[in-house]
Parts: sequence; structure tokens; C-alpha cells
Amino acid sequence: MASSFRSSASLSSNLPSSASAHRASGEVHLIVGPMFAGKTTSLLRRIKSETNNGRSVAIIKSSKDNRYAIDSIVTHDGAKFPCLALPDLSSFRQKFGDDAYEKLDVIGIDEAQFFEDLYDFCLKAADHDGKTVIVAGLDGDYLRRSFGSVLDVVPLADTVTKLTARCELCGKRAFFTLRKTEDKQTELIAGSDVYMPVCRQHYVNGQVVIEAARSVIESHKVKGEAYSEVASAV
Ligand SMILES: Nc1ncnc2c1ncn2[C@@H]1O[C@H](COP(=O)(O)OP(=O)(O)O)[C@@H](O)[C@H]1O
Ligand SMILES: Cc1cn([C@H]2C[C@H](O)[C@@H](COP(=O)(O)O)O2)c(=O)[nH]c1=O
Repeated sequence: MASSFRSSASLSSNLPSSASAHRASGEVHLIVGPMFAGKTTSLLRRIKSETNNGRSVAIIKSSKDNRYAIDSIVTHDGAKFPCLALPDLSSFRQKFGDDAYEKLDVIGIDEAQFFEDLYDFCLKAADHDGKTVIVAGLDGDYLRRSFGSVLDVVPLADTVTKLTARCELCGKRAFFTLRKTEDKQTELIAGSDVYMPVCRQHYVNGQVVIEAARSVIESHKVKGEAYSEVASAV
């Protein structure tokens, strides 16, 4: 008994005496899933519930996402909430103001896959500044590769929630996002004109169909070029 008292006393004397050591402990909650899974809806629901509990909140989204509105996050079914659109998270504190930042309890981040400094921001906001950070973003891109820094946040997170959508082709649970166009760049801001949520079977079949269509188009191009070369030689 005496020894445990001594050890806890020496432990507390080793704690840093800075202001951050006395702050309420922060939290990190991560919401991932394919497009149309309800990530933004879930983020909004949690933010509204924090507001109802009297906590002060702010939402940040990537300024790359200009689909529905610039200064609001908007779900695919039209629900809206004002937010700050930023190119990176490190500019948030300065844009929001130091005093306002100090008073903030909860920070929501939408379209997290587009923020390169996501890990550092979450670490500082939760561990040092005592904020609750709720992060929503795509875990994977259209090729099912890890997208941006979203998965790097898993080891920092108190909770991780993977949501699913409905496969647009069969109605089963959809874990993946299929890109319907031939564009190859990782980042391509768009909605249901370009992307659809799919189950595993339709993701694999869809990739096969898209690859087949691509090779048909390529072979037509090659034939067309050969034809125009022959035509110009004649
Ligand atoms: N294939 C789809 N195309 C357009 N809207 C869809 C589709 N599937 C679901 N939705 C709608 O999108 C809503 C989810 O939107 P949102 O929360 O913005 O999703 P996420 O942020 O995960 O992309 C669903 O509740 C549903 O009403
Ligand atoms: C799969 C995938 C998506 N994107 C883009 C498309 C949208 O603008 C956002 C995702 O929005 P949501 O709120 O999750 O519906 O990300 C991309 O750039 N690259 C991709 O591979």
C-alpha cells in the first residue's frame, strides 16, 4: 500500500506542469467508408448532438470539394451545415482566431482524404489542446488504395466506424466506390455522375467491364490512326 502511494506520488511529480496537462482530455473519432455511405450525414448528426449538449463546435472541409457549396458541408441528400473550407488543416487556428480556437470543444473534419496534415492536426488538437476531433473521409480511392492520410489516423483514434452504402447494381451492402469514367488521376471531385457505390462482386465485375471498354476504345484509336496514316499516304 505504502509503496503504491509512493509510486503514484512520484508519478504525479513527473507530470508536466504546462496548461495542456490540466486540460480535459481530447478524443479522436474516425468515420470511413465508400462514397454515399452516409459519412457526412453521420458527422453532422454527431456535431448537432454535441451542440445540443452545449459544446462549441466548428467544421472544416477541404477547399478542393466545391461540389455543392463552398462554405457549407452538404450531404448527397441535401442536408447542410456551415463550415470553413481550407486547403490544409495547419491554417485552421490562424483563420479561426486564437481566442475562438481556445473556446472550441469539438472540431469536425469532412473530406479528410484531401488533407495531407491530418495526422499532425489530430494529434495536436486531441492530445495537446483537449479537443474532440471527428474525422470523416474515404478510406480507399476508386482503385481501393489507401486514400491520403485517413488510415494513418487509426492508431490515434478512440473509435473507428466503417459505414457501408447500398450497391447500386444489386442492393447488397457496398464497401467500395467504382469510378465509371476512364479518368486515371487519384483526385477527381465529382458525385453520382462519375462514381457509384458497389459490393465486392460488382466492383470486380465493374473493373473488368471498364478495362474491356478501355481496350476496345484504345484499339479503335490505333485502327483510326493506322487508317488516317494510310489515307494520307494514298
Ligand atoms: N448512389 C447514390 N447516388 C446519390 N445519392 C445516394 C446514393 N446512394 C445513397 N445516396 C444518398 O446519400 C446519402 C448519404 O450522403 P452522405 O452523408 O453525403 O454520404 P457520404 O458522405 O458517405 O458520401 C444517403 O442517405 C442517400 O440518401
Ligand atoms: C473514390 C474517389 C473519390 N474522390 C472524390 C469524389 C468526391 O468529390 C469525394 C468523396 O466525397 P464523398 O463525400 O465521400 O461522397 O472524393 C476522388 O477524388 N478520388 C477517388 O478515387
